[in-house]
Amino acid sequence: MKIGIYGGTFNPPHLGHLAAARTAMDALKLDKLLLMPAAIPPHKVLPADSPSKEHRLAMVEIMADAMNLPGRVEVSSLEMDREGKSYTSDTLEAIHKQYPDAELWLLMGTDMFLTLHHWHDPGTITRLAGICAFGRTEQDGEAVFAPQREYLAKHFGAKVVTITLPGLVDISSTQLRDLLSREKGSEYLLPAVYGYILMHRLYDTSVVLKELTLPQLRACSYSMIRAKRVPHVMGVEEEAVRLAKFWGADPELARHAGILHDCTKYLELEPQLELCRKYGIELDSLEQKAVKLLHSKTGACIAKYVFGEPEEVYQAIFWHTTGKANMSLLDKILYMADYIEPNRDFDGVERLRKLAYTDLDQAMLLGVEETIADMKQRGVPIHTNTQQARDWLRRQGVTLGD
Ligand SMILES: Nc1ncnc2c1ncn2[C@@H]1O[C@H](COP(=O)(O)OP(=O)(O)OP(=O)(O)O)[C@@H](O)[C@H]1O
Ligand SMILES: O=C(O)c1ccc[n+]([C@@H]2O[C@H](COP(=O)([O-])O)[C@@H](O)[C@H]2O)c1
Repeated sequence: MKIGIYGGTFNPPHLGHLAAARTAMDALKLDKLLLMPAAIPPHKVLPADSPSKEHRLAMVEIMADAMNLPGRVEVSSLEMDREGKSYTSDTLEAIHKQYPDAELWLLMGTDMFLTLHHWHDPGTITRLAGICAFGRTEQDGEAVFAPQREYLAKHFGAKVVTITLPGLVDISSTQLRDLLSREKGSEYLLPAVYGYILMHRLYDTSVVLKELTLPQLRACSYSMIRAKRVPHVMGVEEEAVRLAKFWGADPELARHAGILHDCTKYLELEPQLELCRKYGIELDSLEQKAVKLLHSKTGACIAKYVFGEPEEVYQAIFWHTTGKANMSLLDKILYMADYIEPNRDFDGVERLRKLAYTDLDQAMLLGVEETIADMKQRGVPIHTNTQQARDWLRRQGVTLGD
């Protein structure tokens, strides 16, 4: 098994780190990549107001999630959990102990590669791992790498490969911290990492969460969910805006509801219940145990109380999972957008899509009926609000005509 170890301070992790991780994964044909945030980097002092190591770890976790290779890309807290300076030789010894038969590769950019012989115990490092070096700028060519490769081979018998990053990202975390403190730099970050930074006010960012631009609002929303859900959220935003324009609702309210509708989707039951207590949401007995029913309520609260969204957006998000009687136009639009957004693919989706743009109430009734039928078939209890949504639509004279 081939394991890559990519250590860094990751303060914060940026697109340069991501490009390096992705390229090394392919170039070395790694079975596993361990992203290793350093607790105390041995060779530099962290700026005094640096985020906690927990924040750095959380941001690296967002980066790992974005690589979308579950089981192959992992974040290791080995150095975070160890006391004292985060010497790479100690880390490699621990990994070698855990995987005695694995071939280890240590990944590093030019700056680190050129100083490797000054690190603590370079003999152990080069004995336990091959070195995979990559350039950080256009200037980092063979002329820079070759003398160091020869030096390390001669003095330590080091095995070195150099790889070229196809899309160089000429940025450092130091430059980025400076940009962020001046409300710039988001283009060098994964949106979800940028959102995390804004939400936790890291690096002297001080945006008011109730006055975010759309890219900032999206970034915050994406920072709270898994990367694999982002295309769905983008699809709901797009579909909600289209439906709103078509049916004469406010497209910007629909957009905001779409962006935020699933923002608490990945919270476990207990934090969901805690948010409900915090915002005074009363739950019936089914909701108290059905985590799937809670994210719409807690998501609505986050939209309203954290991001300052108006009541209409709160209501639309609140009811987007179960529906209810007396739904507003915006409530219906979010419910349907969630059902038919372009990434959805299930039997009957085309019929629903067509209906959503010919008769919104019929589309609602069909959606609700199908949800009820599906839940019955799977033996899942149906929430009374969903039954009430169906009964209310029928009372309005809505029929499916077959
Ligand atoms: N833009 C980049 N492209 C490729 N590799 C990078 C880039 N930035 C950093 N690296 C490499 O990633 C590893 C971790 O770097 P680190 O987390 O210290 O980032 P940094 O941007 O160099 O941070 P700082 O500016 O705080 O020193 C190092 O091996 C470094 O050489
Ligand atoms: O072990 C050492 O002496 C040593 C010296 C310099 C750097 N490192 C490691 O190299 C990695 C990259 O460092 P940095 O500063 O670019 O984040 C990080 O994992 C550091 O712990 C390790």
